Amino acid sequence: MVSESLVHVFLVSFPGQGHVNPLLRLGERLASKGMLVTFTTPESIGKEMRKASNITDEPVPVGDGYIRFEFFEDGWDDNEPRRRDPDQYLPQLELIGKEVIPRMIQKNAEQGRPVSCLINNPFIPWVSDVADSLGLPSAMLWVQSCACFTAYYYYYHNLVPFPSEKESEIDVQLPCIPLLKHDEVPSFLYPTTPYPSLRRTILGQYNKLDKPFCILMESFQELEPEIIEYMSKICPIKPVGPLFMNPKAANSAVRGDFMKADDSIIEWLDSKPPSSVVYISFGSVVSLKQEQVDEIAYGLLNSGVSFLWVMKPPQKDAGLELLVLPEGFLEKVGENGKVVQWSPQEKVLAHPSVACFATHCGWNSTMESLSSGMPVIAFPQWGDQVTNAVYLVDVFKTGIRMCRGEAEDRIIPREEVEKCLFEAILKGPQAEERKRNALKWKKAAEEAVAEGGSSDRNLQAFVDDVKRISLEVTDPADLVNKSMANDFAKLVEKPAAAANDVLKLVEKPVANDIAGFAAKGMVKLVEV
Ligand SMILES: O=c1ccn([C@@H]2O[C@H](COP(=O)(O)OP(=O)(O)O[C@H]3O[C@H](CO)[C@@H](O)[C@H](O)[C@H]3O)[C@@H](O)[C@H]2O)c(=O)[nH]1
Repeated sequence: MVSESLVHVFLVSFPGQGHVNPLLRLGERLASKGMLVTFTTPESIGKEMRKASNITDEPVPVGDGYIRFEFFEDGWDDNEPRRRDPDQYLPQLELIGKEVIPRMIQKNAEQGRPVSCLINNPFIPWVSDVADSLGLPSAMLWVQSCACFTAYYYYYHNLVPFPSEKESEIDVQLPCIPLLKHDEVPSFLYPTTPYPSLRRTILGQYNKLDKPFCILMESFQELEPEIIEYMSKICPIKPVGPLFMNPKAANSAVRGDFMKADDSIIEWLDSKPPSSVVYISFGSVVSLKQEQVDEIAYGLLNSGVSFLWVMKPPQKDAGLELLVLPEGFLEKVGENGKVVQWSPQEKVLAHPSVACFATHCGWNSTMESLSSGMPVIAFPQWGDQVTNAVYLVDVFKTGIRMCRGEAEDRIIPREEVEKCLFEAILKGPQAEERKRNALKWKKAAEEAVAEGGSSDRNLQAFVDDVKRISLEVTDPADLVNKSMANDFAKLVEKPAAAANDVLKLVEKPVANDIAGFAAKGMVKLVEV
């Protein structure tokens, strides 16, 4: 039974695995600090999460708090092949979300779970408008690096020159960040990007950056010290990562996978010698070209290196062909390799048989590799991954490069794949140095999230802020100025009036406050 006295935060996630994972992990961390957390995302994903991750309607106890799930219909046909076009899907999600989320919050208040704060991740910045309209505070979880946050910020505000159609190959100098070559800034900012809608979507968040009272970040102070310090003077940033390391709920079963992982993976890894397997995974979105799959397959065969390869089937709505392995590949590989559709990545990265992670450098995978002390082969495809690869190789010094810049439009030949695999797996001074660096980051990450560490302090400060704000608003008169308070007093004398009529009686800011009080269960608007 969830205690009614727990402060309740409401998390709204964009429906992508790379977004759901960090926000859900944040939810777990907040719950473990004694909060009630409701996690929501569209039902299309909810369906998959329920199936793959055993999510039910029951609140899950985590540490001193609870996490629970509510999903909502986004009004989009499940089999609609246009989902991947953000230009069409995102406005639809905003339209529906702006209607549905306030109703969900209202219902929670009516059921004795008034909400104190809304938190969203990128691509759905309108959540802070919803919070505003309900008189609630909001925060945002930035799910990429602080370096990428800065690159987008500087681009959005036009603060330094970026590659343009006129000057497509200029280097970009951002404060506290190594000089980035034209193809090392997040690739959605390239003038030639085939994804201008993703650029618009990401930059859309910057349009509303003044709204959240806090920008939580999936990074940690010791990982990006200078740039975090620099940007903290401009924006209310609080790095709280790595979020998947939760010292207070180490065995928590809350996962948000959209696909069930293959059960036999860990057993297979157990059968391998220590540090002998290369783990290959390109996250949840990237779909390689068939030619690239062939080159990787032959690179693996020719190298004879042991491997675990995640070949995720393309999203059913992406309109992409199913990728296939070369004929006879699995037979030739035998027990030396395993190909799966989805893996329990955190467990794989922590397994002693795994020597190296060939990754597309998505930020979650990057953080997971660093926090697991795992060296990498960087094979970035697009977006922030190209910048993350620079950091993994040149700054964090845990990686070697399969390619630089965006690999999406190139095919890396099998010889190059084979060379990288050897370089990564062979024991030599450079491989040992990468492993040492990776272990150094693991230790730093553990310290950051341990009680009293930098991320733990930031998270605790956030929890305290939310609790303080929620206490402040228990008396409505504290929030409104005198005249608003008078209006408010008049309204509660008319409890039977239709909610809409009541709201029409007052100025908009007051109406917003009233709606906010109602959402928190402090007043009841009655429909007649
Ligand atoms: O077999 C697998 C493969 C992946 N994962 C998990 O899925 C997540 C994947 O996230 P990420 O590594 O960030 O890759 P993407 O799914 O590609 O993430 C998208 O979102 C990220 C956050 O915005 C961006 O950094 C990436 O570039 C973007 O592609 C991670 O938590 C992995 O642990 C598994 O659990 N099992």
